[in-house]
Amino acid sequence: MASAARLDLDGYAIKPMTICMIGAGGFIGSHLCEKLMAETMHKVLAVDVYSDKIKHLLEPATHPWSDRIQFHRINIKHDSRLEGLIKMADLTINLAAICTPADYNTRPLDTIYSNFIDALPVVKYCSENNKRLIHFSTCEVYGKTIGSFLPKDSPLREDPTYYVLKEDASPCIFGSIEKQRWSYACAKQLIERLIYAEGAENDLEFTIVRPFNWIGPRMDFIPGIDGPSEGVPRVLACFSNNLLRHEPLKLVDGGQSQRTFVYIKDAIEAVLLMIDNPVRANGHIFNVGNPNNEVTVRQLAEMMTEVYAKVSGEPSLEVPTVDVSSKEFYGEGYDDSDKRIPDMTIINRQLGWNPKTSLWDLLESTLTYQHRTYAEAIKQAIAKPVAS
Ligand SMILES: NC(=O)c1ccc[n+]([C@@H]2O[C@H](COP(=O)([O-])OP(=O)(O)OC[C@H]3O[C@@H](n4cnc5c(N)ncnc54)[C@H](O)[C@@H]3O)[C@@H](O)[C@H]2O)c1
Ligand SMILES: O=c1ccn([C@@H]2O[C@H](COP(=O)(O)OP(=O)(O)O[C@H]3OC[C@](O)(CO)[C@H]3O)[C@@H](O)[C@H]2O)c(=O)[nH]1
Repeated sequence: MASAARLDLDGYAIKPMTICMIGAGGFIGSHLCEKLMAETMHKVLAVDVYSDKIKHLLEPATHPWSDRIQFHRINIKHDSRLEGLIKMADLTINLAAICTPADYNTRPLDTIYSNFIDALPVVKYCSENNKRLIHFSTCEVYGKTIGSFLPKDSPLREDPTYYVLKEDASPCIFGSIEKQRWSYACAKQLIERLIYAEGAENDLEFTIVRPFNWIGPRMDFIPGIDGPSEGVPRVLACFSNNLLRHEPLKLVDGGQSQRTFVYIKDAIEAVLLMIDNPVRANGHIFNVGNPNNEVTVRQLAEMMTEVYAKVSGEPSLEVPTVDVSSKEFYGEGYDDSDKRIPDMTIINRQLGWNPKTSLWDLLESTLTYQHRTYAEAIKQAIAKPVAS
């Protein structure tokens, strides 16, 4: 149970606050709500169009935190109640977005509207009502690394200056306009610039979070089970789906891109530090990732195959992966970030945060969850005769 006498990083008692959390029903939102209910006395006005991932927190009404979380089924695109909720809160956290790469090149208009236009009123209401804002951006605002443009045999490719991503120094490098993959990153970049400008010109108190591939339980959906059969979620759910169905994992363009993965529970610790330490967090952009967990997507597939065999007790496929072109998998206009290593200087200095969980350990707990949650449902779906 939460204690009322939690202290911030400077030793002051943290006063309970009301948080308007937009996108609270998603992957990150559900973990953040859980943390806030279990470990703090803060109150959450949870805004989303879906509530499945936080149902366990909302029901039954006998939870010790029941009077501290309220769900508001609101589409922020068109709902006049939003401003009232922001006014009632001390802090707004905006997580709402279309953020699955399969949408960026196939639904670029929805992607741009969701990540820029729909976020505008949130920024405006916070600025006009002098309310603090924590806005979720993305590591994708960095785009490609400088190193990726160097000749393949250049020794400079090994120099961190050309690939480590720094909030206050790295440029944002996107592909051409016809590479619609970058619609998301570009929309996120512009809303970051707008928030930064509101801070500079109108004293908006803001924090911008750039997550670097946070993964864990409840991420996205398993196609045909709790999401559309033809849907393409992010890589963790794609590979989980393949493993659950005993299919080879699909490696886009050979699985050569590199990512750093951080465990959702480590990352949520960072967000709680931002919430509880406004003086240290306001006015900053924070990379939140785990530079020690870097792999190629091929290595991720291999490790997930090994971990899944361990947690499920099922043997691995003889041929565990298959190559697929990005055009076939994502369609026209796809492009990719080559490498994403977060620089941790700013978050270390301001909040003293460091990620703890290794890739193996986070995959072990996540795939245990995936197997427990979905294996039986998949078995039944596969056994069901197809209607003629
Ligand atoms: N998970 C990651 O690793 C990651 C990485 C980079 C950036 N981000 C950013 O973090 C945020 C949250 O990501 P997530 O992984 O939890 O995604 P998610 O899709 O699980 O959550 C987003 C939530 O926002 C809600 N939402 C979207 N549009 C809405 C609208 N118009 N009205 C009300 N609710 C709406 C969705 O229903 C969903 O529940 C996003 O802004 C995303 O761009 C996440
Ligand atoms: O079946 C698959 C699915 C994907 N890939 C490749 O894996 C890489 C990572 O893909 P994914 O996790 O789906 O997304 P990205 O890392 O590219 O982008 C996300 O980063 C942060 C965020 O902003 C929000 O989560 C989002 O944009 C990639 O190289 C895919 O091609 C695969 O090989 N097989």
